[in-house]
Amino acid sequence: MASTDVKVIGKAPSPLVNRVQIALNLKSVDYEFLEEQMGSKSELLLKSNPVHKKIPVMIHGGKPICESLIIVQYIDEAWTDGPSILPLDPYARAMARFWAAYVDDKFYPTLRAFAFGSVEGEEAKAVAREQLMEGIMLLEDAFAKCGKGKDFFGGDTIGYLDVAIGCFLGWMRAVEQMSSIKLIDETKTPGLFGWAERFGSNDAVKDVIPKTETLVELAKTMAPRAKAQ
Ligand SMILES: N[C@@H](CCC(=O)N[C@@H](CS)C(=O)NCC(=O)O)C(=O)O
Repeated sequence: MASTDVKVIGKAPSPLVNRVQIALNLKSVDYEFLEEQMGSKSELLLKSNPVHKKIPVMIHGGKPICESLIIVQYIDEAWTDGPSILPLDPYARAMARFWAAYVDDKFYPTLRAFAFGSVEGEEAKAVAREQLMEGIMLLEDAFAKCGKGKDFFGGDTIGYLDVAIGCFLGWMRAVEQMSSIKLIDETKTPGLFGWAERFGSNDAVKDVIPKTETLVELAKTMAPRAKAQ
């Protein structure tokens, strides 16, 4: 049963909303999902996130928390009885935060632009494709360094960086399907390839990440709007 104490304002196809849902699932915290409508913002969203007016917002005990990575850190600190999401070692924590910031600042904007067709012209597309591949190769390297040969970036279990990067898996697959790019590949990125399989099939994740076909359809409807912005 959904807890009335925890609410998540979001939209099911949003990877940043999925990030929060995965973190709550990892901690086995029930929540109520308050679905925002396409093309409009609810009063509750505007009141809860007056600065950015963006999803996700998590409301815990009536208090709103904004920004997906901050919400994940809050979840880790508020429910200490579940498995730890952030690494305990300070250096590993710093590295996990560094890569999560990289993904949000650099990787996601390019992936998003690609998915919504706002990269126009062959030259711009080639540059964006190169940026995406560079990002993926950096993440392959980060997986080797952070995961140290284990199953996840977080080691034996899913951690902060797994959640931060893994929430984009559905959109990465959608971009692969819509273009000629192969982002995660058994030969070029063997670490990420195995990781993606393990992460995507985890109980905390598998029902959260939207189906690739759903995202491809959504991308087609969003593309004209993205171009108009
Ligand atoms: N840095 C924010 C970004 C949130 C964000 O960009 N949310 C998107 C959905 S994925 C949104 O609300 N877009 C609607 C808008 O920009 O008005 C986070 O990590 O939570």
